[in-house]
Amino acid sequence: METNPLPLHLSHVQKTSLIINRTHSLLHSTALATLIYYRSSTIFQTLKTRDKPIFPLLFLSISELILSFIWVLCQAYRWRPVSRTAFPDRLPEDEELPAIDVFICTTDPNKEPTVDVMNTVVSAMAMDYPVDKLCVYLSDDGGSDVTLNAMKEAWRFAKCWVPFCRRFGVETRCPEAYFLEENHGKTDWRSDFLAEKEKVKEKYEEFKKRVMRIREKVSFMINQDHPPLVEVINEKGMKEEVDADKVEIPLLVYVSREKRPSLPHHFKAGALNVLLRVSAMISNSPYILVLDCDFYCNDPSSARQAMCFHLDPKMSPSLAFVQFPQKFHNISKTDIYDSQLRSAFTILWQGMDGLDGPCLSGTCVYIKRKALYGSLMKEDVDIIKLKESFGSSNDFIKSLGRHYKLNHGDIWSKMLIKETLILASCAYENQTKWGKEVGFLYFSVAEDYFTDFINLHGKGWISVYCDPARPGFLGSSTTNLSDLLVQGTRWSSGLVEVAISRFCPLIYGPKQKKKKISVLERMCYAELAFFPFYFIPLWCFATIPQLYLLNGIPLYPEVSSSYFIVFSFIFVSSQSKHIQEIFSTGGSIQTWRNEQRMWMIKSVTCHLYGSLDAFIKRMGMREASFLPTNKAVDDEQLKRYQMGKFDFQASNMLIVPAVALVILNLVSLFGGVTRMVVINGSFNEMLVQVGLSFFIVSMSFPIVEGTVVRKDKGRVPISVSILSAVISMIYLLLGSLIIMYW
Ligand SMILES: O=c1ccn([C@@H]2O[C@H](COP(=O)(O)OP(=O)(O)O[C@H]3O[C@H](CO)[C@@H](O)[C@H](O)[C@H]3O)[C@@H](O)[C@H]2O)c(=O)[nH]1
Ligand SMILES: [Mn+2]
Repeated sequence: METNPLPLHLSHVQKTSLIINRTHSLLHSTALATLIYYRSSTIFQTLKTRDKPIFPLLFLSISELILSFIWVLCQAYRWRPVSRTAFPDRLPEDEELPAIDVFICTTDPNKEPTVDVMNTVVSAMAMDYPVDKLCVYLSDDGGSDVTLNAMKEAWRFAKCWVPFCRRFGVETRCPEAYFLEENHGKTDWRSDFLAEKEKVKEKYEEFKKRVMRIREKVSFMINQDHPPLVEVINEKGMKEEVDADKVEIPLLVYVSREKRPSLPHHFKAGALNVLLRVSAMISNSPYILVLDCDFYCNDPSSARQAMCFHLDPKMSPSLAFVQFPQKFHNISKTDIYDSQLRSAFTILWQGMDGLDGPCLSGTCVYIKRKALYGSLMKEDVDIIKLKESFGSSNDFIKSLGRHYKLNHGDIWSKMLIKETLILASCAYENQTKWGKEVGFLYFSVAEDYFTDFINLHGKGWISVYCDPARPGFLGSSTTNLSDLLVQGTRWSSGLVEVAISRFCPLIYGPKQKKKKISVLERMCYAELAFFPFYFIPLWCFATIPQLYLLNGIPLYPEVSSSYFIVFSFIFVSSQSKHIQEIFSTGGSIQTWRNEQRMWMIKSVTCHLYGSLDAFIKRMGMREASFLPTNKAVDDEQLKRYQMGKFDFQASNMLIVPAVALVILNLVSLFGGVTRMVVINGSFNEMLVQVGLSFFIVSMSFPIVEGTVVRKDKGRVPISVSILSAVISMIYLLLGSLIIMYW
């Protein structure tokens, strides 16, 4: 037989970026080395002569070292950025495509609106893939009747939605998004299409109404104390007969694992592991698409695109997953909070793709089932060993076999459902390796990152980043400061947990030499784990130079010194690199300002709290928690976000540090400048400190405006302003006293 000469996919190294990046690395690292030399020599000199305050110098030097350290790690992303193209047209016939299980996780109907979750479910069922090779599972960690009942409605609606999409080649297969679109990109306005569309639209409205009614009638309390429930959704038990009986749609399964308040349930990772086991009994597909409940399928061909990589005979044996970027449908033009996570999903993931592949991002990813099962899968292992790893279910162990064939008649059998209930129970994982070596790992709340680093890349698997022009999936991002900072705190906590453990990417290594991760790839994981530590330099830079500015004491070289040039160069060079990256990925100066600002705000709040949380957990003083991100929109807050106005309605803990630092910088800027003008005119020595405060204040304009000018509900509350002012005044007063009398 002749083999297909055309490749399923192509990759190319981004040459221009590569040259710019490496040149910049060289120049910038030389400047950093000079800076470190300058700092260490001044410190030694100061220790001898004692003519300058030593403590602030030490703090600043440590901060500069931390920034330089993270910068060095970042260079790994810049080493060899790659872009890829897939050619789904070249895939084999449908009969030869492998099956895919879609795992969707939801947990709280209050924070995750049911209609949206069902839209995700329906969009996955409507993907452009053979119907009998798709199976959609929804894990409901809320154990709520609302979700189960709404799923039955979704299934019924899918019976008309899926055939409609397939017949007319609809591109947007998330119904809510489709009916919101003005023009459906179709030139074909045949009357049968229009008539059908009207009909489907009516059904969709009816479906939404029913779901809303369910939400009103059925209690949507989250139930954290209940037995497991697995239900294959079908006609049986439905009140009305579905007219289109014979329409084939993908299988839809509801899974609510057992929950007991006294037992740990390991959040999303726990839910995914249950899905892995339950699905093994029902469809056991070799590939799995993992989706958060708010990420709908935007391009129905994403599965075929992913298969271009998974079915490439050269790549396939070592390929664990194909990651799509997280993109969002609710980003406003101004995107004041950098909700689109631009740098991660353009620069970082493409950079890793040129090494051993991008980091698992929790959602929008096609994973090979076998890769998640761990290393035992490769050899012929005896049954006792298998049971030690995977638990006692004989049926599950059978499903691991290479030649295992599911009997589709089984799907409805009582025996099988009984087995899935055992697999979804709390006790099943006791004394097994689930969560430790098998499946998604429980050690960190950043389960995606950790599972990937330890179990996938850590075991020699590679991954691929697929970022086509039409986004494969669209999610809803946080659009208010409070949600954003709460989410950021969880991420930081999960990542720092890894950084300070024995799994720290800089030291952790699997025993087998062959499977070592490359140094550059390891640096990328380390950068992710360590970046919350930005909180240390940012806190220092926002407090120490200011205190000394107010007291007229210089901490940086004077303008006439050649080291002044080094400091200025480092600042200008890092900012221009950032701007260059933003421009090359389609951003504007506004994007730069937003990202800088959010980096500063996040570093002094959620990165600090996340890191503290990780340390406290490490000392065993707190248990892990996972506060799901709110996806329900508050209309007023949304309006402010769309207008580009900051919303400061958040807990004091999250807002006060940022406001206090801005006040502190304002005061020392005015105080310092006045002092320079009136008293000693030491402009030459103080320029860096003045510049730093000025930069912070001007970047924080929305905070100043929110404190002083604004009157609307989203302003900084008066109590927060007063509290922040008091805190910053106490700091400046006490600090100045110590400087004067020590
Ligand atoms: O106990 C839980 C908690 C969460 N979830 C689900 O997990 C998903 C992600 O949770 P979300 O609240 O949306 O967190 P985010 O911070 O927005 O999620 C990002 O960060 C997580 C790691 O912290 C990753 O797992 C996600 O894929 C990634 O999108 C959602 O579908 C939840 O329903 C559960 O199933 N059970
Ligand atoms: Mn989310």
